[in-house]
Amino acid sequence: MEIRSFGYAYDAAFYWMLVLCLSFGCYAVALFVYRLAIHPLARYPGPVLGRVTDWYSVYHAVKGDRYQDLHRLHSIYGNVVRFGPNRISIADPEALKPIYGINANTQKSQFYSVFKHFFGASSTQTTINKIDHAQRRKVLSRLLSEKSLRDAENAVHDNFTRFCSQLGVPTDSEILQSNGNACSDAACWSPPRDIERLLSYLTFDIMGDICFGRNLGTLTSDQNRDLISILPEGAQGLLAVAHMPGMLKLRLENVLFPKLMAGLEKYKSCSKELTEICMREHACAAITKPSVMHSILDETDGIYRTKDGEVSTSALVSEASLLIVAGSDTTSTALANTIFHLLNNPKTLSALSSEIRDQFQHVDEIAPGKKLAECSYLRACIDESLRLSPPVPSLMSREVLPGGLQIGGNFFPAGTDVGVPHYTAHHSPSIFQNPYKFDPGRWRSGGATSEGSLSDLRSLQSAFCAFSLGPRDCIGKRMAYMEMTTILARLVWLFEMRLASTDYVESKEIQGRSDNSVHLQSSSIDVETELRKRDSATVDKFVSKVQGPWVQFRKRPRRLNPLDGQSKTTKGGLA
Ligand code: HEM
Repeated sequence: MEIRSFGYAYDAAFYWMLVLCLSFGCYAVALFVYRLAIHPLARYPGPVLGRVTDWYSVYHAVKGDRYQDLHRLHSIYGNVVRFGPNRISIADPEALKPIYGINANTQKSQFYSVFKHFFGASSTQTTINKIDHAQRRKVLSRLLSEKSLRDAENAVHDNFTRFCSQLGVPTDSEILQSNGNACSDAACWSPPRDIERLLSYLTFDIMGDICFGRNLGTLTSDQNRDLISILPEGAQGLLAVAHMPGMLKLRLENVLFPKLMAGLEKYKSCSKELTEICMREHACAAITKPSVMHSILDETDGIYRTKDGEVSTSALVSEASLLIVAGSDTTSTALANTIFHLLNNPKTLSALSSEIRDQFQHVDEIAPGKKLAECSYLRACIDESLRLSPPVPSLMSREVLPGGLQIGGNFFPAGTDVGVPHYTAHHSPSIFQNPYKFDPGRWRSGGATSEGSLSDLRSLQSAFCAFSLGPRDCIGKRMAYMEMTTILARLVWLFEMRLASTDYVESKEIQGRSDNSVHLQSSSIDVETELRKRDSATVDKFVSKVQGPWVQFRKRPRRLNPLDGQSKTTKGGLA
């Protein structure tokens, strides 16, 4: 009897399971049919999986190829692609203003709300409500203004000196010792360096100084270096979950992406630790170096305070987490990419070196100001690199507000997430001639491209979105240009650079090696192939990350007397 009653229990459980599965199956089929055939965005093309579920985006966020995938989708489906049930990507740079401009009928997408879930409060970047955001932005813009720029200038100079000492460029006496007397070519060059890694240390230490009043010392010690790879993992974790916040309710994120979530935990604890140090220093008036965070603590109005007027730790931690990555990873990626492009285009590098070396008599003169601003080729090289390899390469989602959004012949109803992927906009063939070519000439006013045709500067500028645009564009843009122009000009003034041979790039032990017998990479570099290789190796962690290039440095050739009216640089001995 007992056995039979068990049997009945099993049967009942089985039937219930069957009913559940069938109901779920029917629900899923109905949902898929709705999303593919009846949904208001049903007429827009895109991958089937993307049109029916956001797991498509989660997959690409975890894989780290979000921007490459969007670029591929546009090449298959055209300018407007539906890549999520409610998500539209538009490749046409003409859509930038209607989506991101000051009068756009959009707000930041709910995508950004996951940040609050993990950090307990929104940061300036992730605040969705327009009025709240305007208030926060006003404060942060003020704090990142002239005074911070001056502090940043000092931080750049101090850390740049430490950065140079990490390059391993042989000194005159080391060269002489290794050679007897003359300077053989091999002995003059430093061991190969992963420039992306070293620049990450540099910009991370600069941001530590500016934002938290403390040098994180990654240039000189191993202690905090793990943060350089952990923070982007955390940002990638946020990116993955943001596409499907529903998974947070089921706590699936830790099961599905344990590594990214561990990165996110460390990202949070690092932001918390830095914030708490600043809070302690502020509380006992023991501030050794003023910083953006300390100034935030001075703010007495409501943004960073609770209803009782107390400082809100979670509001500060979330702002700290934004500042740590917003200004460091982006700038180091931009600089590493610029060096990659310059080394693959030796004539451009040579033209840039001439501009910088002719403009400045001494490296210490290279500082923000009129003389540096006059180096228009320097700025053009940086802008061209930001175009070709934008550090934030993907799509910044905006939610369409009630009333909808008309872009060209397309209408998007309220609630749709829309955006223009930066990488794709920057490679638009209708605006950028030879879009895969590194051609800084196109950015000079009235300048000619390398093909000799005049570039239409205004249309290029209106398609340029590396810093986004409108009321949610990058607040740190001026600071970023200040850092990038100063660092690049100093590097080019002080050193000659060359790409290390591929054998070295493939060697894991490369960093510690003092062997200088390195050969120049083949002179017949296929620039576009190198670029495509770098693009496909790039991982989109909101900010893009890619190793290298591996670069060797040597001191620049000695200058002739600048008054002799001849060329001011010469080959041969070292300065
Ligand atoms: C080459 C360097 C940089 C690039 C390419 C860059 C790019 C961007 C982009 C694309 C956004 C918009 C993000 C979005 O819509 O979600 C942004 C926002 C932001 N960036 Fe940057 N950034 C750079 C450097 C910096 C620096 C040095 C700082 C200084 C701390 C900074 C601080 C910020 C802040 C606070 C925001 C949020 C602004 C807001 O939502 O109102 N960035 N950045």
